[in-house]
Amino acid sequence: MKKIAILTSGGDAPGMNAAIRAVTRSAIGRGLTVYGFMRGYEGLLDRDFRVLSARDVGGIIHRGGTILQTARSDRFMESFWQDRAAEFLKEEGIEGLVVIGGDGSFRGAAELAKRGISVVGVPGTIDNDIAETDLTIGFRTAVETALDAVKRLRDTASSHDRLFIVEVMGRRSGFIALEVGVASGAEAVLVPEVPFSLGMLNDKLHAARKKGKTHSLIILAEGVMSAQELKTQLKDTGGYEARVTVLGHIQRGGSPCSVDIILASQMGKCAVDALLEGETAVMAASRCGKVQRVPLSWSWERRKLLDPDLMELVEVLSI
Ligand SMILES: Nc1ncnc2c1ncn2[C@@H]1O[C@H](COP(=O)(O)OP(=O)(O)O)[C@@H](O)[C@H]1O
Ligand SMILES: O=P(O)(O)OC[C@H]1O[C@](O)(COP(=O)(O)O)[C@@H](O)[C@@H]1O
Ligand SMILES: [Mg+2]
Repeated sequence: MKKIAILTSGGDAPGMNAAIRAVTRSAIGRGLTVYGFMRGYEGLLDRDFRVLSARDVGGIIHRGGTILQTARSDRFMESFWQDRAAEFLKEEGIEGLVVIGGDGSFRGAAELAKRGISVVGVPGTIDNDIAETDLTIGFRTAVETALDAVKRLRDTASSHDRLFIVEVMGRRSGFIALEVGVASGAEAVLVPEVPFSLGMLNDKLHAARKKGKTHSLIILAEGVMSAQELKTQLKDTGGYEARVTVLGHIQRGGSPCSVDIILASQMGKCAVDALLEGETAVMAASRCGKVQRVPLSWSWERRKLLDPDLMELVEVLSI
């Protein structure tokens, strides 16, 4: 193998740049030429790339976002365009591709693997919703960013005896909500994985008031409903006057924390090692503190579950 390519796809995540740096430098160090494609699969289809040198990836280890930019590509969902992408890579003599992204991006990568390109996935998404890896790049930073905001909200909530609803990201998964909820001492954490009960939430808030709690905090994952909708439901059923904060894309930005930088560096090198050892359709995964390779298909065939002990902790400690 002489040439490999790299792209970032799906939602950006802090630490993607550190992963780009790690892939590029470990590949150049092993004598490979590295092609960086812009805007995920869109750039691959538009043939928008640059050859990356070791210096091109200097000064980015601590920067959020992705220097290669990212996108969601509707075209790449079609087999016609997947064929075109694989043909182009072959024409250029690019035999290996590292895809940094989430489960959707990995499904796309698997299509290229079927067409004879060696692919390796590096899990990068703030959602942490990829099975068989304990962590995805960006999750730890996103939790810290959200927690920082929630700590500020707690100050003002306690000063005014208020109920606050904080909406965090997570359309299909509640990993951010759960960790932020535990770390901020929230009264309730609402996640897409657990059916929502307005009655139970009302009972809980009511019991908290009776026990002398003057302010309460609800951490809501966006996949359950919008914070505005929950505010309306709580007003209509319990008479609560909640204040609402939607953290939104703030959670995706900012400098990666040390855990994400180190994870990204390890996973980037792991991906290059895998390609050079002739592997394909594998993913770099963090398991019990060690980065190793697992089948790429596990990322969509298996489902990562929330830690029930953490869920219980919210209940036990929010009395
Ligand atoms: N089943 C699929 N087949 C081919 N490509 C896919 C598939 N699912 C997603 N992709 C590609 O990956 C891109 C990113 O996927 P998405 O689910 O939005 O983000 P993520 O990778 O973070 O989960 C999509 O815009 C599309 O181009
Ligand atoms: O920026 P967009 O396109 O609105 O997407 C928002 C979604 O992206 C995420 O931040 C990350 O999701 P992916 O990693 O699957 O792209 C989700 O938490 C959020 O629901
Ligand atoms: Mg996804």
